[in-house]
Amino acid sequence: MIRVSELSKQIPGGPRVLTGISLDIQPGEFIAIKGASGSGKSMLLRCLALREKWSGGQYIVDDVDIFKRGLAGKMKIRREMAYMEEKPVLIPNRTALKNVLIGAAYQTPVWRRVTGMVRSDDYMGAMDMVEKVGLLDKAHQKADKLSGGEKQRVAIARALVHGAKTLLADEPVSGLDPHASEQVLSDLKRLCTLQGISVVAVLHQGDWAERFADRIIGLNNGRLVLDIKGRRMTEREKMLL
Ligand SMILES: Nc1ncnc2c1ncn2[C@@H]1O[C@H](COP(=O)(O)OP(=O)(O)OP(=O)(O)O)[C@@H](O)[C@H]1O
Repeated sequence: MIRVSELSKQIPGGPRVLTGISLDIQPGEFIAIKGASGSGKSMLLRCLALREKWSGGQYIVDDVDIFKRGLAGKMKIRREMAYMEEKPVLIPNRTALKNVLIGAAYQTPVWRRVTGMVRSDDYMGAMDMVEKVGLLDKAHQKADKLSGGEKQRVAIARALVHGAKTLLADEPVSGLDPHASEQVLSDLKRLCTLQGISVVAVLHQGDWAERFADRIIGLNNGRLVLDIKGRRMTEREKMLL
């Protein structure tokens, strides 16, 4: 389980963009983050991924106090939390499978990367992830020939291939049509249900959060103002954001 207590983020010489965020994330939970533009959604994900330095707060992952463990704490987050930026970039002239294998590359010795030789375990792991996002039939298709939704699903597989337990996804369906959005979110939901992966995703547009998330949290001006079960939001709740 992940426990965040009183997370705050102050931009050096600038504004305070997150204030007193406390949040638990359970295994297999799909949490959607909603909030107006500039409310701190991306910053929250980046702080959870330790891509931004925290100004204050406590971060406990599986009973490990991350900031008390120094480098070992950071390595744990790197291993266990996959971060997917908005509009992830794939290598266009490489296959879907090769793009997923790149996600495993940091665990691969340099000589293997240089010679292009792939360990069979890495290959099998990447194939497995491609299957989990429903793209087995597209594994050998070049990335530039994939649809927007398929590219996004390759990016999810790439983010998770090294065994992360949590996926932090910044607007994973931005720019996708409704059909592709539905496929991507169904994949994410399946990963939660069947693999026990936790997903924390910014889904601030439309009713995707209400349809797919187990839980919806809302930010307003860097503060957590809403934390409800995934369901249709009331007008009063929407007004809080
Ligand atoms: N490096 C920075 N320097 C100064 N301000 C920053 C920096 N990064 C983020 N901010 C500010 O922090 C606030 C939160 O930004 P963030 O990107 O998290 O918002 P958001 O909710 O994801 O918005 P959007 O929906 O538009 O993507 C914004 O006011 C933004 O201008």
